[in-house]
Amino acid sequence: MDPIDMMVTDANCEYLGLSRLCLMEAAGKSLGEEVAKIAVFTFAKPVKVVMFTGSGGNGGDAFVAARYLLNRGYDVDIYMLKDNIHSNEAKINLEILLNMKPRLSRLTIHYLTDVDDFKLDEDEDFIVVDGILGTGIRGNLQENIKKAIGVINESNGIKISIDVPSGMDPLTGSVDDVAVVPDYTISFHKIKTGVRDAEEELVGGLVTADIGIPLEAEYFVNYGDFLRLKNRDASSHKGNNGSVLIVGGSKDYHGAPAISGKAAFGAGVDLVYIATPESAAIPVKSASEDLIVKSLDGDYLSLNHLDEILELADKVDAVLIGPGSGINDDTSKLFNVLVTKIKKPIVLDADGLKQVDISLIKNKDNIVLTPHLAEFNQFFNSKLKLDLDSYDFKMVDENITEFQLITKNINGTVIVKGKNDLILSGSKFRINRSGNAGMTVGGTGDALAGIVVSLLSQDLSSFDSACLGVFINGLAGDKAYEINGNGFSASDLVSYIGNVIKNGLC
Ligand SMILES: NC(=O)C1=CN([C@@H]2O[C@H](COP(=O)(O)OP(=O)(O)OC[C@H]3O[C@@H](n4cnc5c(N)ncnc54)[C@H](O)[C@@H]3O)[C@@H](O)[C@H]2O)[C@@H](O)CC1
Ligand SMILES: [K+]
Repeated sequence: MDPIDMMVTDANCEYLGLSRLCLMEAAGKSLGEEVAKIAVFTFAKPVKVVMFTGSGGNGGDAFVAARYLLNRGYDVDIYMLKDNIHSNEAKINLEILLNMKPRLSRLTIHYLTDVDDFKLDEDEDFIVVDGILGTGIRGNLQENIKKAIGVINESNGIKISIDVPSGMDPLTGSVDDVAVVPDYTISFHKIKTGVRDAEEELVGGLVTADIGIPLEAEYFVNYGDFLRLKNRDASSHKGNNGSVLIVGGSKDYHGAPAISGKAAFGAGVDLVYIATPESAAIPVKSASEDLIVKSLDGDYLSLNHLDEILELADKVDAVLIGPGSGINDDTSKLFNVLVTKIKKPIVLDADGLKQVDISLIKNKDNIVLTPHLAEFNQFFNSKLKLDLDSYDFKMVDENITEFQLITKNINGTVIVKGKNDLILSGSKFRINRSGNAGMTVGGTGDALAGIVVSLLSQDLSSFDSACLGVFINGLAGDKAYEINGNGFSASDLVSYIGNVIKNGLC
């Protein structure tokens, strides 16, 4: 599992009511059990356990495991490399150990903020637990931590790394400087990709410990998914945070591309270009002075506009095709060429979807389709029903499998919009539960397409953009409902997008 997916899942547990503190308790308990198993297997008796801890959750797991090991009759010596603990749950678990005074358990706690001249007492059999750094490692290792890693590696004890060997990149398995070389690595919930991909001698024997994270925490999109948004570089300039092109609008519809454009701004993009026929251009311009509108000859989009559109597509990071274009042969010809010529990430929405031949996008993996159920069935020539509102796991499972069987025929991502939205890509799927019945109002689909293309332009993958996009759209709809009841419009929803993202990031 990618470290970012793990962090998102951990955070999403909280929104099911499963706190980080509970997760750390489960992780520490499993760790204690695994350490005890290894001790019995290796030494046939309890031995001293020496723990090195850092300032994050990785150290917190060690603090919890200490309690379980003490209860099993082990001596535990903890060496804290940092006295300023950043993880709240680790702080709580350290406090528990510090509150054990007068101490009846065979526990010692040392602050080791200077590792120079430090030597482990190696007179007896012992186990060293590495709880210095896990999935939260960032940047270069601090000197003290490097030295501690050296002490661990030189020791004669059996070495056990918690979650990830400290110093190793949890995503790639690469080691830039130094890392603990353990005899065992004990990962929680799922093995991290870096640990999985690293050479065996760098990670030792692998154990995956279950910590009670339910499937739903992994598969429901929730506030933890905001962790996928990149921190904006304070010195970035115009265009660094994404630019998009929206190809849509017609004599009959000018609101749709404008709503998509404004939604894209709400979701953080820097620049929005709209390529639209001249009969829609003036109303689109007057909908917002922030949109850069390219007026194209005529009342409808057609192949005559191909070169101008491709030139614009070259300038941007992602392209949305479809909103408000209407359906006619000329527009259809244009769209079928655009989806093959444009190599940037694409969102294909509404009228776009209705006019593009599935065979042309089959092998494209950086495309997001945003159909509601009727559009889905038309596009894929199927007759499915989306039925995810049930406690009957068999029904839900069968329903998802039916959709997967069909969407696996293409490489892109598909959002099936419904009461609970289903997002599918290859064998992956997620479910979004935000949103409300007020969102049946016209234009909320255009808002969704605008949010998704905005996220694509900010370097999120197609699948992540689709999942987070549909969640944000639902949250903005929920905010609009909170203020206006069912009397909100898509423009009202769009006006709350920035706000729900800001609050979601807190
Ligand atoms: N709900 C959760 O988040 C859970 C987390 N768990 C554990 O928590 C770990 C992740 O916790 P955190 O996100 O707190 O991260 P870590 O415990 O990996 O460490 C991050 C801490 O180390 C510091 N740090 C980062 N890079 C450093 C460097 N190069 N040199 C020196 N110090 C550095 C940071 O300031 C931060 O305080 C997992 O690997 C796992 O062991 C488990 O308790 C299971 C549940
Ligand atoms: K570790």
